[in-house]
Amino acid sequence: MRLVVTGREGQVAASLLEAGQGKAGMEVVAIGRPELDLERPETIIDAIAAEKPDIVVSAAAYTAVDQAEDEPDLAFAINATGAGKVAEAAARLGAPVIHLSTDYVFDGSASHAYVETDATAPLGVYGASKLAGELAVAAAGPRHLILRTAWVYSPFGRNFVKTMLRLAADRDEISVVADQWGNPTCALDMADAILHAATVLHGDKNAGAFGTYHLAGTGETNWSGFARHILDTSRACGGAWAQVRDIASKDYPTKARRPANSRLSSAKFADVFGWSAPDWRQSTEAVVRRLQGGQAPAG
Ligand SMILES: NC(=O)C1=CN([C@@H]2O[C@H](COP(=O)(O)OP(=O)(O)OC[C@H]3O[C@@H](n4cnc5c(N)ncnc54)[C@H](O)[C@@H]3O)[C@@H](O)[C@H]2O)C=CC1
Repeated sequence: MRLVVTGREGQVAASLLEAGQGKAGMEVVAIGRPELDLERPETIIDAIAAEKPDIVVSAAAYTAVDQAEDEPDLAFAINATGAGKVAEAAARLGAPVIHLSTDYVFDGSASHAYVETDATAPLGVYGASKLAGELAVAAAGPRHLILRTAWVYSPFGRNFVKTMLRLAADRDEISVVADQWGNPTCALDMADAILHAATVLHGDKNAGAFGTYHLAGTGETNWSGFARHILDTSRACGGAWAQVRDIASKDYPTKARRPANSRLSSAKFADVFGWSAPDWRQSTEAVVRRLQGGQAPAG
């Protein structure tokens, strides 16, 4: 099976490239700018068709959550129009599309872990643009999987784990918000889940598995709990450590508001695809160890 993923250096794309290596019967190819530029819809159909995908993974996105508040047109062009065009390209080729979306489609006011049927209500431009992207992907054809994930980290690109390790190298204490809850999700685990789902979809002649799913790490924490686990692991393997001080979101103002509750229930994905992520602590430890061991590419 030939899986074509958008967004060459993105965390999920880089993880898919790695996960696909050496997997029998699986070939993963990544495409990105300039051949495929989601800001330029005219590039999308040809760039995807040229790669002859059996399945398309739509992972490229405008992910600068705060900057999106100042660039709503660009965020919507990439995350809504561009995403819809990627799904249209896949549909024209008869290939299913697996599109990545976000917990930020919710406002975080629920007291439970969000399920797929919960009402969406994005708090900011990024979430609104990703929600519009979901609608555009669904409108492009029925053979889609929309995977909402959250709090993604990996050895690649920019993410919270790398930020904490970098800050701990220079500081004794780091202030981290303790009133936003979620499920840290390792992109390498996401990649494993996506390859698994792709195999099911590729072989599945009935449309039963298509639709919207939540897919995040197992277990929950808040950002300061996540930070502590990263830094304690770092210290245990001889790396930098800093004290984590709990603060409230109101003491760490950001341009875009974040949901207080970002928890996603991944039960539907586990039921339908028979796959669930490892506990977030275990995957975090693996990534921190890998980063400390210097095996990861610079990001
Ligand atoms: N990082 C996170 O915490 C979360 C990410 N997601 C979603 O998961 C998906 C993957 O996220 P990450 O891998 O972390 O993102 P990332 O920010 O690491 O990578 C995004 C990729 O999109 C590419 N890109 C941006 N604009 C483009 C354009 N105009 N044309 C072509 N490519 C373009 C970038 O070059 C980059 O390779 C995205 O759809 C994101 O919205 C959802 C929830 C949380």
